[in-house]
Amino acid sequence: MTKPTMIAVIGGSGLYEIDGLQDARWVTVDTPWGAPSDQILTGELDGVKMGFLPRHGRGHVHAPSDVPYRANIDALKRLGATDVISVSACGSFRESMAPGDFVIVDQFIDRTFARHKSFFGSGCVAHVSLAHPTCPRLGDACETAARAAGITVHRGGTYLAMEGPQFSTVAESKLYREQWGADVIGMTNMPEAKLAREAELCYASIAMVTDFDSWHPDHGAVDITAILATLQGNSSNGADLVRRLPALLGGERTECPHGCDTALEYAIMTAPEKRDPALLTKLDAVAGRVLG
Ligand SMILES: CSC[C@H]1O[C@H](OP(=O)(O)O)[C@H](O)[C@@H]1O
Ligand SMILES: Nc1ncnc2[nH]cnc12
Repeated sequence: MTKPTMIAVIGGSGLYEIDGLQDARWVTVDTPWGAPSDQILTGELDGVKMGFLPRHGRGHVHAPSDVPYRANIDALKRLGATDVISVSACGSFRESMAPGDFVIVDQFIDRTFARHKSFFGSGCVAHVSLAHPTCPRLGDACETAARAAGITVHRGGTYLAMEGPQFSTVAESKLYREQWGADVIGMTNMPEAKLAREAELCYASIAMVTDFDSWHPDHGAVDITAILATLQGNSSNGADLVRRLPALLGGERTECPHGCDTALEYAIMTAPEKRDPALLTKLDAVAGRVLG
């Protein structure tokens, strides 16, 4: 059985809009989890439905800790999104992953601590698998699109999500790089990836390197002015990559072969008669498929 593809792009620092959508309009989406970061730009590209949500809002108003992650994922699901492409700025822990390079992240270490990380909780407890938090099918499309756009791209990498908003100390940066094996660092992909999995959305993360974080002996401290300079070129490459995705993913999709869109199949633990009706109401978009 097939269903229409809808590609949702979450734009990070430096990427607040995408051009070229047909029938483009900004729509307001209300969710039981509050308001998303901004309105969502909807339209079509190469005959495929698209949505674009600036993670920090137009004008960059939400700090990483205050991004309404649950509302964002709920709103995209509510609009009919099937595939989420996260685009983010990041620091690099690897000499080989230089500013301007893109990394298609496939693993995360979640060091965030001041955010809501689940749609579920007391009254409807669920445990989804997160062993493989990103969708390889979407990763393939992102890699192909990046290569076609002439971007230096690395397939696979571990993204350390920190709380921020300050950048890391040298000691933290060395710990993450040398002891924990992280490749890149940012402040936003968690809990976004966890929530996308709970909402049964395929999720891919394109991390655009802006700096070498603070471990690098030749680059000193992370400097926001240098980041902003790299960000501009990265964002136009990111938009170029995104514009190539509809042609690669197509307008119709079958069930994800990696199980992203059936993640909740056996995940809900709470007995039907013990479930909290108020929470079930809030879960209508995210878990409607399994809750009925
Ligand atoms: C631009 S400096 C730090 C800022 O950039 C990243 O944002 P995003 O992940 O939304 O692209 C990083 O996570 C910080 O929020
Ligand atoms: N070095 C860094 N640490 C955390 N987030 C970032 N975003 C861009 N560069 C970063």
